[in-house]
Amino acid sequence: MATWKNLDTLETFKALSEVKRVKLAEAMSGVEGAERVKKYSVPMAEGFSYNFAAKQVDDEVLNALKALAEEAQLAEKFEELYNGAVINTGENRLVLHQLTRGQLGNAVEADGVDKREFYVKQQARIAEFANKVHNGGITNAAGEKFTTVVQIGIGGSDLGPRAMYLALENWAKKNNTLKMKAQFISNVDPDDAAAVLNAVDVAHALFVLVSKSGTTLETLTNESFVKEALKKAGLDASKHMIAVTSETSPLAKSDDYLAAFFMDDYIGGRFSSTSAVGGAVLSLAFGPDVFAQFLEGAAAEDKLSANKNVMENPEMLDALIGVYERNVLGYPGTAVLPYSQALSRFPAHLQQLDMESNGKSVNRFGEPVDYPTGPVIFGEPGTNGQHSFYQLLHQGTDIVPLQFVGFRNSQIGTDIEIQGSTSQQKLCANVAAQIVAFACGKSDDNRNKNFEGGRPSSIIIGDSLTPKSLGALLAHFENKIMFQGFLWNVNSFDQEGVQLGKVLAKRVLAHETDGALKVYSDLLNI
Ligand SMILES: O=P(O)(O)OC[C@H]1O[C@H](O)[C@H](O)[C@@H](O)[C@@H]1O
Repeated sequence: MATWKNLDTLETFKALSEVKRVKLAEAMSGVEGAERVKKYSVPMAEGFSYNFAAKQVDDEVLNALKALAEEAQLAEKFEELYNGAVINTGENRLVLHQLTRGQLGNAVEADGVDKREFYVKQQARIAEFANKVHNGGITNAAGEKFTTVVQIGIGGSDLGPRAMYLALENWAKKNNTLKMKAQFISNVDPDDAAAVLNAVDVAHALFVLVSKSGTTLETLTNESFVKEALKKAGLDASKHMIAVTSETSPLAKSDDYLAAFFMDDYIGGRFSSTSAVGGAVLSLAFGPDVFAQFLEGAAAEDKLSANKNVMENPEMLDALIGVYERNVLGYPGTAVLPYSQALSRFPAHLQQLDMESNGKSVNRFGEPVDYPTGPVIFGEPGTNGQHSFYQLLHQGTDIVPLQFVGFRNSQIGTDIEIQGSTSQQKLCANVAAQIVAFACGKSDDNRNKNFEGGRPSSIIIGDSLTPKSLGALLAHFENKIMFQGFLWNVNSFDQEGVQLGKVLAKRVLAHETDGALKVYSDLLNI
């Protein structure tokens, strides 16, 4: 059994802190820089590579990181996780999202069933249902086919599936596999539901109610909102709605749905894109085969994450470099910058995935930790971000490490050559330029035009964004975040920090307030 220790008690962490710092601007210049870009690259699944040449590391730092990985027993901890240990100590749960896409270790039995079999069975049930919807075996009351799928959910029951849908929508159109257009309702702001309902033809819409707990206020409110709209349109809501939830939730027992598909307590909401939570909407939108390819890509990346050799494990390496940046170099945030329009909501998903997982101040045993944990994560697709917040990234007083993602080829394939280059080449030229500009800077006698450089970044480079490569990309970040949680000795799989606000909001709605909360309630006319 692995032992769980705080980062600052590890000898190798102390040793890492003492390793000479890399001067990035120098290291990335001239011949040395060119060599680094060739050398500091690790293959990932589905044609990706993780290039960390522009990170503040050299062989010495990497050796210290390898030693840290060993002392922190990262590989052993992952092995325990996928073999069914209770890694989510806060909630006393197993952590099994990898099982939704493959079998990395031993069979895991919980609640009296083989859990891999359970997830596969849910996928098979979803596939069968989706096929029936597509071929007209399941229709609306008038016997007409459903044309749109609308997911109702929030947090993990929205962000991942939405980001994945948007990532593949154009790919699916191009490959003639967009079976149904998907829309999403998440916010309790009535304008969200109303706008989506106004935009869809409700008579031909199938709603997917997604809530792991079955108790989330926003989602249940939006369910009622939608049911009301269906009723008003003279439709039977129960013939237009399916549910994705855990078998123990109140929704599981309801007859209000055409069908119900299940995940369970061992799949964290933010890690649920590869479970029924993503499976229902993505299989309905693109067909079950496309969803299966997405799972295949994720499983291939998971396999790499199980590698004990850090230099052959891109997720572990990315995690270690991130911890070095956070805990030794003292950088407070990380920007995720995909140079791909299809990944427009990917940063939003990573905000939850990373910050809800590792935004913790106590360790797995509930004791306060004395070092920084999860960084602030934000991002936008390039090149849009360049014309927005890159000023601060280049010349601001904080150094923010960057995670670029780029593809050699566009997804749709429609492009135009203007002044000697295609738009795809312009996009890629920008990401290459940014990496070097951030790392090397440029001196200028005019201080206002001076770039210090020394601003670290990595890039994940792929051929193109497909269901498989998207799965690999998602698993990369999920597993990176998991390894960072191991290093910080926090439980990455609970989220107690979201509770207090919910409790207070309920009190406001019940008019049980005093003090500041009462005044705010009055100001907001509640
Ligand atoms: O899927 P649900 O149970 O409705 O939960 C939806 C979301 O709300 C919670 O407040 C958590 O912060 C999220 O981790 C979760 O994904």
